Order: sequence, then structure tokens, then C-alpha cells
Amino acid sequence: TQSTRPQRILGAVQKNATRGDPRSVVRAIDQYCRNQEWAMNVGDEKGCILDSVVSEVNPATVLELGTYCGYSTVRIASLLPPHAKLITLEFNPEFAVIARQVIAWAGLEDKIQLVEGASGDLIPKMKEQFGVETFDLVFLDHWKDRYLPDTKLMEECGLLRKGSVLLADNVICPGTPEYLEFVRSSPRYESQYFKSHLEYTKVEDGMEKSVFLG
Ligand SMILES: Cn1cnc(CNC(=O)c2cc(-c3ccc(F)cc3)cc(O)c2O)c1
Ligand SMILES: [Mg+2]
Repeated sequence: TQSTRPQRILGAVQKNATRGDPRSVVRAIDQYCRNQEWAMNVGDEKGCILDSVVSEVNPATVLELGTYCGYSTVRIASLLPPHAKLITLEFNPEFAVIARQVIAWAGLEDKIQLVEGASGDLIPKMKEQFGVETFDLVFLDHWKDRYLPDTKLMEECGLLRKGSVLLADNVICPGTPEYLEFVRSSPRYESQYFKSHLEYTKVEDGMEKSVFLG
């Protein structure tokens, strides 16, 4: 039977990456998606912007919206301090099955909790079910029309504190116009645009970093 793209990405990791070496997992996915078939990982170019923001924030608690195959999950977790935790939400069970195996290959199961379900349903349960107070860093990379409603929901649920950083992928391609307008015009956020390119292409894309001012 035909394999799926996520299954082929997992195969590339198991073939080319070293177990327990997260950066080799990141490299194996980038090489596969650049040379064999495109996939919607944040990729190596925008990944460097992600790395610099993670290193600058040095977060104890991270929320990722949109796991896909776990590329950015592994990339972020590989930079976290010892007791830091990353919660990643994925709606698509097929993606979740692959991401769990990619995370395991990287040896990062202890830092990462992958939760299956819709972000709009799970965000209100974060405190009670996952023992989270607030998030130091949120990486938005899920359905582009959910960036704004989920940001408002995180505010309402008290999951953001003064200084919490939101980093949003794809604000140009596919684009998140309502989200961008909101964070750039709201007095409660300080936003900065990082110009880049759509993963593995020359098409313009970018990431928006927004600090919640409380
Ligand atoms: C189905 N699904 C489950 N999760 C998601 C959320 N992610 C995206 O939609 C997404 C899409 C693209 C993209 C796709 C086609 C194209 F021509 C250009 C860009 C790039 C990304 O980096 C993304 O994160 C979608
Ligand atoms: Mg993306």
C-alpha cells in the first residue's frame, strides 16, 4: 500500500539520523524535504530564527500549536534547559503517530508532551489537565485561521504573562492577515517581523515575534 509523506519523512529520519541526536534528526528531515519532497516543516532557514528566539527566551515552559512530523518540536526541545517542558498540540492523529516516533528517535520524550486534539478545545484545559501556569514561549504553526482566536483564548485563560513571547510561522505564506493586524495594532503586544522564505523555497515568507505586555 502507498506510504504517506509523513511516513516517508520518518523513514528518512530512521535511515539517516542517529538515535538520541536531535540535531541529526533535524538535518535528516531538512535534507529529505529539500532534495526529495517538499513538506511543511518550518525548515532550516526559518529554523535559525526559531533557534535564536528560543535561545534568547530560554523558556521553562513552551507551547507549540501544530506538531506535524515533530521537526520544530525536536528543534525547540533540543535547545531547552534541563527541566524545561514543551507541550505540543496536533489535531491530525496520523501526524501525531509519526511525530511521536520522530520525538522518540531524537530521545526527547522526557521534555515533550504531545497532546492530540483541537487547540480551541485543549487550551482552556491547559491549567487543570497539564499543570501549566503560564507559557514563556508559544510557537504558532497550526491552521492559519486559528492563530488569532487561539491567541485571544490564551489571553482569556491566563496562559500568557507579562513578557510571554509568541512566535508565529507563515505570516506571509500561506499568510495570517487577521493575526498580523491584531498583534501589530494592539497596545498589549510589541511585535517584530523577521523576513525569510517559505521552507525549502525562494518564495517570501516570514515569522512574527510578539511580546505580550500584560
Ligand atoms: C493540514 N494541516 C495541518 N497542519 C497545518 C498547519 N500548517 C500549514 O497549514 C502550513 C502550510 C504551508 C504551506 C502549504 C502550501 C503552500 F503552497 C505553501 C505553504 C506552510 C507551512 O509552514 C505551514 O505550517 C495544515
Ligand atoms: Mg509552518
